[in-house]
Amino acid sequence: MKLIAGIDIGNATTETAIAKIYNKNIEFIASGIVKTTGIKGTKENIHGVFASLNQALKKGKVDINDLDLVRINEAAPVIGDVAMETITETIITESTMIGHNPSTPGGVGLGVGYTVNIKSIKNMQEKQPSIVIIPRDVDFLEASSIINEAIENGIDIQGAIVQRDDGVLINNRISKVIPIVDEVSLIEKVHEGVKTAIEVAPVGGVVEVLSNPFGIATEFGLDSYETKMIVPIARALIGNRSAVVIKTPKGDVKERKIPSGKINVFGKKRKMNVDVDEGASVIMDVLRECNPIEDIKGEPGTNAGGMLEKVRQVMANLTKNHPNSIKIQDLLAVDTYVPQKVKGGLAGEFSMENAVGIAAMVKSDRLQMQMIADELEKEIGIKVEVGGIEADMAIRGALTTPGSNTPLAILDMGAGSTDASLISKDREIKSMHLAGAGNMVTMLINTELGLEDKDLAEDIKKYPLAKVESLFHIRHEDGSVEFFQDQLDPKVFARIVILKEGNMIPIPVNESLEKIRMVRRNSKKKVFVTNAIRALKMVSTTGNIRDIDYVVLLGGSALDFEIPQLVTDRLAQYGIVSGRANIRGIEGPRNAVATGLVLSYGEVKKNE
Ligand SMILES: Nc1ncnc2c1ncn2[C@@H]1O[C@H](COP(=O)(O)OP(=O)(O)OP(=O)(O)O)[C@@H](O)[C@H]1O
Ligand SMILES: [Mg+2]
Repeated sequence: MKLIAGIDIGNATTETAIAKIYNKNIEFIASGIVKTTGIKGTKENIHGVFASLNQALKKGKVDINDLDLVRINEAAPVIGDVAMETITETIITESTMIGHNPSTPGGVGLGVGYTVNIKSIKNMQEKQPSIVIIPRDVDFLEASSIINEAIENGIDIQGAIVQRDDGVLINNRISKVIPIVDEVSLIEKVHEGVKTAIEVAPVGGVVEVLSNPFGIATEFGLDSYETKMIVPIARALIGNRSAVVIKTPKGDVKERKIPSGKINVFGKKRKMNVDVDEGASVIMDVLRECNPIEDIKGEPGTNAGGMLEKVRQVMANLTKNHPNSIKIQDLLAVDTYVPQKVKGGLAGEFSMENAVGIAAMVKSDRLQMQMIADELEKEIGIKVEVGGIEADMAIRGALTTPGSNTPLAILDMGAGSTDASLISKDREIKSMHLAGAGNMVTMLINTELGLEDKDLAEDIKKYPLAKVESLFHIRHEDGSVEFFQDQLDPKVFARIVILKEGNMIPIPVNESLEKIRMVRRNSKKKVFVTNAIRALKMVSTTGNIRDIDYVVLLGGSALDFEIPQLVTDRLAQYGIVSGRANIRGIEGPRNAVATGLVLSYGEVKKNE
């Protein structure tokens, strides 16, 4: 009899499986799981390995000295701190087109007209549709009486832009319901006589006309070129309750491209360059054309270059290797948005600038893993060896899922990488290891919502949302309502909250539930659906993923409440049946690699 431990050092977690192997039987005794210490593939991992192993030993009531062998995975780290590269910048010069989202706008509806200062309304010559500008020195009482008088005199008042926070107060005192946007701090920059549209959605709603470039185009009679120019504005208004768009003389709002440099992809057969500001899909096309990839470099002296070379440098320092010997094997580029303050804005507006997020993966280095194995062996006094690569191990583990059989494909959706592997009927295995997984989703949520709080972003990723509508009831994101016997904490009242393990965690940003949910789901799609398709194509014997029948989903991200659904829906379009694994009938989608590390040892022995 032999006692074997398989240990999978992941970017996020270190998992252990311990089994007894006797005759031809493999009997699993216990598992362990702890957070990975240090960057995957470096000596810092040893503490985590030790803790994970100890946890399993304790659970299985096994003494460490009874172990015959420890097998660890051949790990390829994905630098977790994925870089962002902003590639556009919106600049507003002089008078403006603005998007603005005060917390308490007044009135409701869409109004379109020409701006007029409230002080000059009486002297207006033409009776054209008007948007009233109300500066700070006109208080709400005076403002509402002037507006009422103007309405009586037959002036078509379409809306108001207010400098103070008086939107609701004015709305309550005027005879006609118009949209009112307040808290426009730099109101003096709004010129008179310019065409302006204001939209205020009903409570709980979001603007619909001004968040749509064609909606703006309709109101202002824009041509197709002008419509293209206002796309960043429309996008910045998505999910807002209110908005103002002011027509400006041509060229006032600019979207400037920031040159961010080139990425050089060195394939085994081809070498290609791509500009980062061409966006994610072009970058990914180039990557695919260069497959198999030997190394990826960034243009020196540019942002893109710095981003990739930093990854190389970090890995070189940690492994005490020369940077030239560190090869970047894959990257996932994703189009994303970053909220950035608009230069020259009127009310501190933010615009969502285009950006590209990149996760880069370093080639696994058997020598490096051997060093970790040796070190561990010294520390615990048990033989430690490097087992196979993760995806190969994972598929062996996946086959312990009740009801599974060969041929089979897996997708291991971890923190740093998405791995795929395909095992044929005669048990031939083909595997693929790709950059980008759970960590990248968290990063996208963090930046797109401007949270600057990774833990909060991680919670937004993992748990559903709700809106606290009263002190006794909440509305879940699917629209259902839940009532409570006891009063809720007033701190969460009227807030968007994360429902985490029985607690309500308020999200401290001024975004609608719809927007947060959209960012969350899109981030998951951009990473996992993209990578699922990419990885399965690569392992499919024909290069066509339709030839795969079954896919089993593994890894921590397969525990997510919607990622498996998003991936499954997409794979169904290719006629693939997929579902979550249940390793050894008890572990769910976890522990596949650790289990496979034990099984692959068993395999060799059985064949001997
Ligand atoms: N309940 C959950 N819901 C959603 N995501 C989850 C859940 N639990 C863990 N995750 C995510 O799963 C990921 C970790 O998965 P896993 O432990 O399989 O990765 P890993 O093996 O350490 O990483 P890799 O395989 O990339 O080296 C993290 O991104 C984490 O946010
Ligand atoms: Mg893993």
